[in-house]
Amino acid sequence: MSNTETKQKSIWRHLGPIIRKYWVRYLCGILILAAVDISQTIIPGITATVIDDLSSFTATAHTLLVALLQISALVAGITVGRYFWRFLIWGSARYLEQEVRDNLFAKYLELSADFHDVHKTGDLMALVTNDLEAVRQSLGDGLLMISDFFIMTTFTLIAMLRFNRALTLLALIPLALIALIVTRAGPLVFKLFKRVQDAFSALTDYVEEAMTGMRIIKVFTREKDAARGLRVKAMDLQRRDIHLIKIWGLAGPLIDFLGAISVLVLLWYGGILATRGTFTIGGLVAFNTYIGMLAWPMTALGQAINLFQRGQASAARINEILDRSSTIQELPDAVSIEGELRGDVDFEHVTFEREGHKILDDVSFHIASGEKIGIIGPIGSGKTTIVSLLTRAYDPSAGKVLVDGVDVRRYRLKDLRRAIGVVTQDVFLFSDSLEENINVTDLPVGEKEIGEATKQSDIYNNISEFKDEFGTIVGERGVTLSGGEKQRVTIARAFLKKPRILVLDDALSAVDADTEKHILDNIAGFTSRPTTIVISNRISALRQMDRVLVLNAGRVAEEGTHSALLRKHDWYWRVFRRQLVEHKVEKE
Ligand SMILES: Nc1ncnc2c1ncn2[C@@H]1O[C@H](COP(=O)(O)OP(=O)(O)OP(=O)(O)O)[C@@H](O)[C@H]1O
Repeated sequence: MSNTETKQKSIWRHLGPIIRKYWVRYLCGILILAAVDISQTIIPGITATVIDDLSSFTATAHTLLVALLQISALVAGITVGRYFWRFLIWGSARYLEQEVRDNLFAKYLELSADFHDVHKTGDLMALVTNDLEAVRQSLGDGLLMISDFFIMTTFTLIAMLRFNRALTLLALIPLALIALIVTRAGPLVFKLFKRVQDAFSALTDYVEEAMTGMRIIKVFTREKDAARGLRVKAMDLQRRDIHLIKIWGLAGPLIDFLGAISVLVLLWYGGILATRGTFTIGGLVAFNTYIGMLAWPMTALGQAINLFQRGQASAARINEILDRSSTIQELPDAVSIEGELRGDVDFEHVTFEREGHKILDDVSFHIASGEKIGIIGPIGSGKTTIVSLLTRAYDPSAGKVLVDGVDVRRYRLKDLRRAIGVVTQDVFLFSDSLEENINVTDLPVGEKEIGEATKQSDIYNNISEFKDEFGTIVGERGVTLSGGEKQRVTIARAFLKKPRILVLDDALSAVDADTEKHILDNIAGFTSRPTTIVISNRISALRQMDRVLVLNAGRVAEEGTHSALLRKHDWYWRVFRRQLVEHKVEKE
């Protein structure tokens, strides 16, 4: 979707339906807010009458008691009302925030690999945190302030006009100037505030990266550089913060000054009127209170405009993501995989292009059900891309990928991915127990199956040695596993799925040759005999396969059994010879 198209669409397209769900709560909140504001404007009127009655000696115990009861009832009503409008307006904004967050996260889960390839994690995190907070504030505090501005200003002005028109207009001039300053300074403050936030994000990104790479920093003795880098970011943040404080620091006292001018105008002109007997002392006191009450809506207007601008910018960013749809789509008449697949895999003239570069170029091969295939090739030759196309992380630019003779695009995505077990190159464990890390399937599996899968992946004994066994927490909050242990945990995760097609993508690189052999023997012994694809650059693993494909620059360069490939005296043979020499040197 083009940017212009996105801009033309309403900013409310995703928020609108959610806001509509809470409109009754919002409306009740605003009505209560109006009642509170009106009650507040009544109190100075009552106080004025009491003061005037007292100064003219017409007050009685009865009139004082009535005034006291009236004020008490209003104050009690205001207190209860304030609780409810806060609950209703802020509460609705929280519900709304939660729903948008759920939708955004669901979108992240739905969008395909090409989306995640180009979007930085930090940016996606900012959307569900900072941007969402800005939207919530605009629909909570922003809405509240704008309602308060209109309601409070209208009713306070009505009350003031009832006392004295000329004095109201005079006192309003400085207050109108406050509104002008705040609305003018608002966008500047917003811009400066955003600059501060950007610098803050850069600083936190820096700290996060330094913490993640702490071992590298220490090993390469880069501590001084790391500290200097932090100082640069921190100084930038400080400079921007000071700039903001200078502007905001000027606006605050200026607003107070103009508020004070209003009071001076009141004392001067109100005083003249009072000496002439056309204005009462009570009126002067009430007016003073009204001026104080008006200062807040004037500043609230500026803040509300700020919040709405921020909210709008953030909503636009959120909408841009919510508008997207995954490039990997399931066909409306997608085929369910009933029962088990056989596990035949075919690549028919598959080409995969990215930015004009052919990552796979007219690749064709067949893997029979239950066959064990090895894939080897230089770095970047397209090995992992084969797995990505098989699991539909991406679709090919040309050609077909077939499983059991059916184009993978025809299967229901969930069914296809359930049938294929992949152990990826990048080992990833959640900060959770070992059991939760292994059992990530939605299938009903019990202790017995988990035990079996961990034995087959040669990690069972290690886990048994931990105090909490399968309940041991891994990651930041728990034990640190070695590279080989982590790999075997992820292998157990794939075994537990009992997949018909099993892919180990460089998944044995951190285990020793004996363990590697043991795991591969275990797979060969599976009663279900899955079709197995082992991507590795270690000949020791590949020689146990039925056949090996050699990829080079996105093409199948060689294909055959281990011994047939050695006889060809080509690239595979050279790698074999080199690894043999390395092995001998290691032994010596
Ligand atoms: N989605 C993508 N967008 C752009 N380039 C990509 C994408 N996927 C892979 N590539 C590029 O295609 C090439 C092949 O990548 P692939 O991961 O398949 O190689 P590989 O043979 O598995 O490499 P390695 O041995 O390092 O794991 C690389 O140069 C990679 O940068």
